[in-house]
Amino acid sequence: METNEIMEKEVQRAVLVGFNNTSKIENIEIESSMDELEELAKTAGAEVLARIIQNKASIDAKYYIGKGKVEEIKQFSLDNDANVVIFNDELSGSQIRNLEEAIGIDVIDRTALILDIFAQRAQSKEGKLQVELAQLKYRLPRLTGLGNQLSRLGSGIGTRGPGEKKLETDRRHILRRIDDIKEQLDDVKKNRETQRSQRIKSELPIVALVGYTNAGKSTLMNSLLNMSVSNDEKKYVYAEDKLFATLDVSLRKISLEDKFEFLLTDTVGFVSKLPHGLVNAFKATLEEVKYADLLLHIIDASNSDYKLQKETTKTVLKELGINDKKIVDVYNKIDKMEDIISLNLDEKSLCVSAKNGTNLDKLLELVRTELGVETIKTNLTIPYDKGNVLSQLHKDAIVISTEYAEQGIVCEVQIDKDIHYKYKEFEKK
Ligand SMILES: Nc1nc2c(ncn2[C@@H]2O[C@H](COP(=O)(O)OP(=O)(O)OP(=O)(O)O)[C@@H](O)[C@H]2O)c(=O)[nH]1
Ligand SMILES: [Mg+2]
Repeated sequence: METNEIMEKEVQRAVLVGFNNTSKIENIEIESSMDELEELAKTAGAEVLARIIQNKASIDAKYYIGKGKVEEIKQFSLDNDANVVIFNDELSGSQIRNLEEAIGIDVIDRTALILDIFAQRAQSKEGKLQVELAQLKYRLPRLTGLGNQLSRLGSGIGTRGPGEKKLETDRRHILRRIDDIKEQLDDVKKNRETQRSQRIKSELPIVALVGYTNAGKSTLMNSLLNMSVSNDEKKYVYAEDKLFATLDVSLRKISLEDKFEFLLTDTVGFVSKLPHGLVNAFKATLEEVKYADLLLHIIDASNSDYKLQKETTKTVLKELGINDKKIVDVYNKIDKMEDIISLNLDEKSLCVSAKNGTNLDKLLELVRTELGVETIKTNLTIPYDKGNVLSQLHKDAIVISTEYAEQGIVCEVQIDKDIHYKYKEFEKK
């Protein structure tokens, strides 16, 4: 109830503004980019009234867009009772101030919007600290520009810190707070390193789920947890039809019936033009990905912009310095698609439905192969007088089941390809 009331008060009527640089051959289509901005704006709780796009060969230093467009936005805002303008690019402090003065309502850029969503989503102490740090670093050089935003007393997009806290507005306080947060993050990091070294000792391979926001990473994690045979209580992760549903990295052990085990980590989703400060802030969290043995790149194949989203993820991974990892493309949500021919997949890629469980067995097989654990399942019949073979078999392979038959003990085993030859003679002809 209470959160709904807060949300209601904060519904902002937004005009989205995009800049289409006609001098560049853009690889990101402006319409796709605006679609994404609209999703982000809605996620932050705004109502989108219109999109206005400026086609221009160069950026205006004062307003970012041309004066004529500024007038158009002003008129539209007056006629339609808009109260916020959201730009698709990052603006400087003085551009924000000039625009706010000219248009007469709040102006926010894409970075502030994304940071705002992250601030609302952060759950863990570390996540909250990272987001606040990114927000303060964004604010610092813009303090003189954020005229309207500062006077809004912490309501509305761009002014909210993690947990509905109002962001600092005083330069000296901001600087002090930044130092304070960095110190706290250092402590968290030390803690994480201890945990990691314990994990490395456990020698289980690590598989990381990466991909665009809303692709279905967390849903896949939950489905794989469901296939896991561990007796521990299954700790499901939060999955929702929302951008940035996941902000905290979580790690779960997946144990399969044949004793194949690995650690699976779910990560924060990506989006194009992810603010740099934020990427930096999340580097520590995403370090988990750096230690992974295999990345599963989850792609929402049912999304018409899946190609752009796929490229975005690859770009962000590069920015994070992660480009030397084994990576497998996993096309998700195929239950929503009529055919998958249009996807034009290479042989290493796989189509799945995290929701319905389609092809998840194949996915696990692929994980096994990519991790270099090539095993085969076979039936062996060990004569009763070869007790030593049976005890050796228990060391070499995973014995799934045993049955006492006339000719001997029939064992269903999962065995590494490399040592399979040792037991050839016990296989049924
Ligand atoms: N139809 C269908 N929907 C799916 C499938 N997988 C996930 N979804 C839906 O897609 C939405 C997003 O799923 P999440 O698992 O939260 O996505 P995510 O990649 O973890 O997203 P972020 O945490 O925001 O990065 C949810 O509404 C899921 O129910 C699928 O295979 N088929
Ligand atoms: Mg998620």
